[in-house]
Amino acid sequence: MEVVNLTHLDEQISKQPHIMAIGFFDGVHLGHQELLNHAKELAKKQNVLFTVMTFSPHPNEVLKGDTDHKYLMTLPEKKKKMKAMGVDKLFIMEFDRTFASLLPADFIQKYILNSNTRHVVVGFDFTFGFKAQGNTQLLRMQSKKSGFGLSVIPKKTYMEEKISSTLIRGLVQEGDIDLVPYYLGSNYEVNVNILQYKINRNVVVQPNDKSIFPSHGSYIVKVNHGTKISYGKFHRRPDSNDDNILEFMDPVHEYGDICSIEFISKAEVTESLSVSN
Ligand SMILES: Cc1cc2nc3c(=O)[nH]c(=O)nc-3n(C[C@H](O)[C@H](O)[C@H](O)COP(=O)(O)O)c2cc1C
Ligand SMILES: Nc1ncnc2c1ncn2[C@@H]1O[C@H](COP(=O)(O)OP(=O)(O)OP(=O)(O)O)[C@@H](O)[C@H]1O
Repeated sequence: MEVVNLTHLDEQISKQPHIMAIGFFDGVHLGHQELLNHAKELAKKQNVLFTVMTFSPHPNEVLKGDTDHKYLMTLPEKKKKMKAMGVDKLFIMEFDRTFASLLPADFIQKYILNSNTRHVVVGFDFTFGFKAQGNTQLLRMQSKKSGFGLSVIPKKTYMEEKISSTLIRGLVQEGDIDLVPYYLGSNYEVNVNILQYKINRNVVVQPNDKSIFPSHGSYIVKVNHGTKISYGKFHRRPDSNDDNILEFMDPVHEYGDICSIEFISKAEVTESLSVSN
């Protein structure tokens, strides 16, 4: 997969014909996966590239000053997932105020018509352009007028609720991680830094400050550490300043290491933890 970092100054983003899915896609949940698979199938049938346009940072960080915006995945994790979804080219548009002020018609002209975009794939609630004025109706009108293809993916739901990144972020934050796979399609996974050793099998871990940790409690986790997979327990203390303790079954690790934790289910706390060095 080729990754292309863009700014609003870039003109034509592709010379080659391509089918482009557009959206932020935090977490690449089951709704996103349906959309991406649709785009992939179309691209295969038409023998053109399957591309995705995403944005960085999240529009809310730039437009609403939400500098503490939390993500289900970091940009490197999103790249990895997009590659696994079969994306040929990932466009990462720097989302800044200049780009945000682009009118919907100008977005269509520049990134669809002038960029050899044969077909666009978005979800039912996709918005774009200045003050989010562009929507699927406008895209539909323009696609008929200008001759590019358009697929609008209907709302994918679970238990009558729209599967959304916001909903999944809420589930993780509330510690309802058993429900997460029904929306995300997999367990919630987060990369952590191993900060220091504690006695026994315990280490202190810290996520990237943009990532989410579940609310306080104990969880059964799968730890992916290099090529090693082990199981353990993760304990989040009530106070956010307290250490987050991870107990590995097989604690072969070094200070400064990064490992990923997959949250499987809530655990009963059966013993008090050793937290002193
Ligand atoms: C060219 C462009 C300009 C945008 N300008 C705004 C804006 O002024 N205000 C806003 O709230 N969102 C704006 N957005 C963000 C979109 O409303 C939307 O969040 C983004 O396209 C990602 O789509 P998704 O949230 O469906 O994934 C803009 C998006 C694009 C592509
Ligand atoms: N449940 C869903 N069913 C169909 N399409 C979806 C669904 N969720 C998102 N999409 C589409 O996927 C693309 C990316 O959407 P976006 O990143 O805004 O996801 P989201 O889950 O709605 O995020 P958030 O909750 O942060 O608004 C958009 O084109 C959007 O319309």
